[in-house]
Amino acid sequence: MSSRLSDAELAARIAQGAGEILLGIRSGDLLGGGMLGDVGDALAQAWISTVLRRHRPNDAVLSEEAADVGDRATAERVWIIDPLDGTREFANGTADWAVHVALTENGRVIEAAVSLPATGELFRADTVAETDGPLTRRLVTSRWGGSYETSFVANRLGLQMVPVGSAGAKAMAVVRGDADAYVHAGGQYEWDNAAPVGVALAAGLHCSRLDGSEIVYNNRHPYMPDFVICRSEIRDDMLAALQQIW
Ligand SMILES: Nc1ncnc2c1ncn2[C@@H]1O[C@H](COP(=O)(O)O)[C@@H](OP(=O)(O)O)[C@H]1O
Ligand SMILES: [Mg+2]
Repeated sequence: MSSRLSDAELAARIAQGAGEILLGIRSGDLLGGGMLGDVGDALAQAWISTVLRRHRPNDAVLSEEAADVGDRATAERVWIIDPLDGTREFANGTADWAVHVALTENGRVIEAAVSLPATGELFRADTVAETDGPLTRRLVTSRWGGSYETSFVANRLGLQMVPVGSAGAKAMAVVRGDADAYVHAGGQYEWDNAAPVGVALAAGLHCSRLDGSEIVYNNRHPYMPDFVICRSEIRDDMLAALQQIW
């Protein structure tokens, strides 16, 4: 039963299905605010963990909303999940929130799916188109205050800062071609960026830590505080700017 679905198909169906659950939770204006965020996190997590237990009982799982499944230190295959990224935006009623599903092997993302349920979009690493088209001169940042590093590179490269909620929604804005870069410093966890980075890499974008090194996942402590996702056309200028301050 479990072997019939490929990893890529399973990741995509989980991102899609959890998104539908989250849309249901938001429908009808029956809940609001923090209550909406809390129930969204909990119900999406419950469904995803049950699906993974049924379809991939031997894999380890790292999720924002639950204790680890399996022993991540020895597991080769580890799913890294954020059942609801952009919880505050979800609760506030905007469209910039996402479901992140990544499968990692030896620290590298090998399959990934990011759904943006409120816009009906599903991005899959196995099918995503290469990002091309004209540069936009835009850089996406948090709605809740960017970092010094973000402002510095925006200024240095002449990019307009555009606030967007959720790491997944920001990364998919670059994948879609609506922005040229997403630069983050100052804290995040692996579940916030593993699936977005997996999709962005598959779309041919540059993804690295701010020092230019490769992003490696499934660390003992799942803190992944800094990274850049950008168009390859501005990669060299971006890394040169970051080198001045990082
Ligand atoms: N300094 C920080 N430390 C820890 N997590 C952070 C962070 N800045 C952003 N994040 C997390 O990254 C995601 C995107 O944030 P933002 O939209 O502000 O860029 C959010 O995930 P969650 O919504 O899953 O909690 C947020 O909690
Ligand atoms: Mg998150």
